[in-house]
Amino acid sequence: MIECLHLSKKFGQFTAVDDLSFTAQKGQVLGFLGPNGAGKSTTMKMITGFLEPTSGQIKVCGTDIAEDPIRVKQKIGYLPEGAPSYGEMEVGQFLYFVAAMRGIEKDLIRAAVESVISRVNLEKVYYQKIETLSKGFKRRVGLAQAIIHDPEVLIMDEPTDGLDPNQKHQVRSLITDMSKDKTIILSTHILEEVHAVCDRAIIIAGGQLVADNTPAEMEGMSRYHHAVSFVSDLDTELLNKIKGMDCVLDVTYDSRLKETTVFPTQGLFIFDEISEFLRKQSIQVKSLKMEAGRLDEVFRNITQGQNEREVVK
Ligand SMILES: Nc1ncnc2c1ncn2[C@@H]1O[C@H](COP(=O)(O)OP(=O)(O)OP(=O)(O)O)[C@@H](O)[C@H]1O
Repeated sequence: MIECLHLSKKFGQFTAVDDLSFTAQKGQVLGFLGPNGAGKSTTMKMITGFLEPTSGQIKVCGTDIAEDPIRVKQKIGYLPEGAPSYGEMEVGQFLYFVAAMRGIEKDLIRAAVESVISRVNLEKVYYQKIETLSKGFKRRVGLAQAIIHDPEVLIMDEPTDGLDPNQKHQVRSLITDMSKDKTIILSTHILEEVHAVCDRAIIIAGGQLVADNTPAEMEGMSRYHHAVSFVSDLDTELLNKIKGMDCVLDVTYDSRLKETTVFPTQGLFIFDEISEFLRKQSIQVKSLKMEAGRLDEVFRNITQGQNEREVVK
């Protein structure tokens, strides 16, 4: 478990993190969302002991980092932004080195390295110098060093940044597998990632906490929550007929995608009415679906109103 209480970080006069309080539970993946410069990396650096907070308290698995930083660091695996490492070392060599530094017993080191190499798919580059690797492979080496000692707590700054879609999928599955017995915090700009791996997400803007919800709750705040969309050639007359239905608040039509979105009057489920209407009018449609909500729209709404910094709960 990670507890952050009234955490602040100033760089000179500039406040990068401003009175941030939140808890991450064991067995949970907590996502950090926020615009560039919001304070996500700075918060992660404070939790992992790389930066000292200006004020506030951080407890990791019950230990206050200010009182026993070494004990806290032993419990944490950290994938920093950009995954820095020793470029002149070969991948295998580097992981043996990290395993030793992490205090893994000598006769268990080989098994630990082999296991992490296979989990993160690094077999092909085992003898390659890290500085010669592609961005995606460098990121995977960073992930390998973060999990090699099977830490209780895992902090990852944009873990899938630079990975191709297959690798993204694989790393997300790995994170989900590991989450059962760990506390995991990750930052991401990819909103589909929040849906795919996070149990909860906090949005940080201007160093402050502006939302703390499950992905489903966040989707529930979207204008698209329970909207019905479909692809079809609709003329204006039909669009106006749909707009005129009592259960309908608004209708939009994307002429490029030929996609109509029908927004319900507050709180209503309109899927059955809309599909019945389309059937009666003999309108051929593709991809008829009820939307869960769009996280990108919620994210924009919450982070654009920088002056309104109330926590949405
Ligand atoms: N060592 C430092 N000295 C001065 N300012 C800093 C320092 N580190 C970070 N900052 C500033 O603090 C703010 C928060 O930075 P941080 O890297 O935490 O943001 P972020 O949310 O991780 O952004 P991104 O999504 O772009 O990675 C930024 O304005 C950044 O320029």
